[in-house]
Amino acid sequence: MTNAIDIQNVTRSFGSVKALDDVSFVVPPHSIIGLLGRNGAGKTTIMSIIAGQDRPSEGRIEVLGHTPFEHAATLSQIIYVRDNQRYPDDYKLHHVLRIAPDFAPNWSSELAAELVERLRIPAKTPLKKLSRGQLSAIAIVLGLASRASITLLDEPYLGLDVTARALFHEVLIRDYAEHPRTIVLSTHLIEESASLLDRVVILDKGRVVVDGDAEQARDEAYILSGNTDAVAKLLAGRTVLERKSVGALTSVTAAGPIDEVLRDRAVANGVQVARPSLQELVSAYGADESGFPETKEAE
Ligand SMILES: Nc1ncnc2c1ncn2[C@@H]1O[C@H](COP(=O)(O)OP(=O)(O)OP(=O)(O)O)[C@@H](O)[C@H]1O
Repeated sequence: MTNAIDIQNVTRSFGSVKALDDVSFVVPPHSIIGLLGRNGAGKTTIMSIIAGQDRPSEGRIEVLGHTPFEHAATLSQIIYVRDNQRYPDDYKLHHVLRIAPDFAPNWSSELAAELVERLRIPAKTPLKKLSRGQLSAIAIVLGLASRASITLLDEPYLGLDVTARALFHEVLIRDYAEHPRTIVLSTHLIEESASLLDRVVILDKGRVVVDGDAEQARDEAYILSGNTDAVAKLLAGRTVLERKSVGALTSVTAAGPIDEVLRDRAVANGVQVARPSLQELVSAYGADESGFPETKEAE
């Protein structure tokens, strides 16, 4: 089966800023992919390009086999909900629910009604008076009830309370199982979302630093913790991503995967070896220490 999204060597420049720098990755159909990375990493920029709302400065993008920009048939299969969605001043909930099906051929009124009720979205308040979390809740209604083949959710959690976030996860998993589609989710709440994700793409400074299966991606780094000197000796010549020290103890995240020789040496030297969580992996690849090999000589 062809990929739902195919991005090859995409660069997007804004003046001298390269928001995306030679980005390539593919998204298989019927998968949930996490687009992760620090503020300014390029997540919204790539989502806008996938949604056909922006074009790459260089490179190629295909969504459902077509370049999305100005391709009406493809655009009708994409829903893109972002954190700063604007509505006309006099709009209330019913205005949004009335026009949404015009843009979403697979719109489910039942699912929309369920979400409106369970997310407790007020019907009579003008949208411009809603709280940050209530606006996010509307974005979630649009994102999920559209049942679009390509569903792009950019920071859907902003301001949402813990009950609403759990409800969003529950409904997303249930509805995705019944109506499989391709979902791209960008979020900073990584631990909370990790169980949803089949694949992850981690961006840093506009470049892809990790791309793969969500579980296997955790092998892209390893954490060594123990005596500072012992850790430094073990890591000589290896690429350190992030380092934390307290007194004589150091915890270092290094680019992986770890080899058996190093693992055995770590154990022999009383240094603990751990696999990073997805959140630790994103944090490490976004740390400014990234990419410098240790120079200290191994004994
Ligand atoms: N229209 C624009 N003009 C100039 N610079 C821009 C423009 N849009 C984005 N950028 C810059 O491109 C980079 C990537 O921005 P982007 O919004 O894609 O990041 P992000 O990963 O979505 O960040 P966040 O997690 O904070 O939402 C940033 O440095 C941003 O300042």
